[in-house]
Amino acid sequence: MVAIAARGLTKIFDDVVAVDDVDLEIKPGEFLVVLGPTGCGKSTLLRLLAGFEEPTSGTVTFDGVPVAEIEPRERDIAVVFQNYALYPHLTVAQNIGFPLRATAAPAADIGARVAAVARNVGIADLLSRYPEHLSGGQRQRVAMARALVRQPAVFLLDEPLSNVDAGARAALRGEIVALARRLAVTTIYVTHDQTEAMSMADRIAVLRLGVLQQVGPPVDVYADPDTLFVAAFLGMPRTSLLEAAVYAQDGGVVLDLGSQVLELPPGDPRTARLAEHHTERVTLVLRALPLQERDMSVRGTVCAVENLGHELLAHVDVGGVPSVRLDAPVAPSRAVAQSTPYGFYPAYDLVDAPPTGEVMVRIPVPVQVRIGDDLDVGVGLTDLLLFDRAGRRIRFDPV
Ligand SMILES: Nc1ncnc2c1ncn2[C@@H]1O[C@H](COP(=O)(O)OP(=O)(O)OP(=O)(O)O)[C@@H](O)[C@H]1O
Repeated sequence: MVAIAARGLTKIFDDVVAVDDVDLEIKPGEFLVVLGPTGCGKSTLLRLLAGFEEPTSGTVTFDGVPVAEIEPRERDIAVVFQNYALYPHLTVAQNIGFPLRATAAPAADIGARVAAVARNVGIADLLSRYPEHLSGGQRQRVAMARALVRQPAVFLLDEPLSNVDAGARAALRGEIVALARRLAVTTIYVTHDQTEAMSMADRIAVLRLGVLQQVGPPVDVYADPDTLFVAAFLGMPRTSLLEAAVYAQDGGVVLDLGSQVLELPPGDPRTARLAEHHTERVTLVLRALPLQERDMSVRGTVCAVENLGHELLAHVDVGGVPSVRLDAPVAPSRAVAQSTPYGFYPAYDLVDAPPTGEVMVRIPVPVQVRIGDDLDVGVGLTDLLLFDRAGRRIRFDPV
């Protein structure tokens, strides 16, 4: 087990800053998932952490020793990429044993180690097959077995399940985690898939445009996002992002959504803290809400219903202004009903299609809702995640 640490890690390719001043510590035996959209620098970060790529600036250490000072073969790293390449003319057993051929290990030892690792990844009965007779999931297991047969101290996986079908992917997720634990290997797993990240990681590191946004246990990062990007990216069921303006008056605060307002309870210390943001434009993020009674509520009309089996997810159009998508050009052109007494001032022109600011509501079965139903959805103060114009969290919880 190895502790890996990055300090000020930066990689610039020509004019692209692929990794931007990343500080990150991975504990011995930890399962860390690097999560982010395509092109955000995940693979580059992984290659830098492994010492495969030289940083433009910054350092990487393994147990305190700069990785550049460790001979590549002594780094004890196993890697599995998305495009695993098995040797087509070798059997599964020969593919797995391949990395041991270069060592002086006796044939019997190699056979025993191949059999043991094949059992570990669930392919003991496939050892005499050739790769062309394997499914995508089975091939990926062989690639993992081949990587792990040397009993590495560090295990790096770059989108290993992208080419595997959905059913096998779910099974392999759990098995990879179990395997990494059993082998007590420090593991860094790169993906753009939030379900993989949430279900596999001890900690998630969210990356955007090469900049590390937040690092923490999946539950914490989901529930307590530091940036609008993290809140929006970890959105399952879909996260609602709505434009709002803060108005303080008479000891209370209203959050003006344009078509309606949320009146925050006066006297609550959180309301008082939010009053400091009087007149600011903010983004209100709401995770899918249960149908609940609360001090505040948003009204809207059900415009779509997704049946998830164990519950329904109702899309409720609250007439709000959807916030600009983070990956879209910053030129929103949505209209909004200016019907509140607080003078919501959208910075948008009124030419384009009407707004469809939606809130997601979780409806337990067998309660039924239909498109066109009007709903009053309770919102608690703790449901409100607010972000400033730069996408930074506005924290107003009591300290
Ligand atoms: N060798 C290179 N030369 C020039 N630019 C590069 C090189 N490698 C990566 N980049 C650029 O650096 C940025 C980050 O790339 P990287 O492959 O690390 O992202 P990623 O998050 O792994 O993407 P994906 O999920 O699509 O694999 C991209 O803009 C990419 O075009």
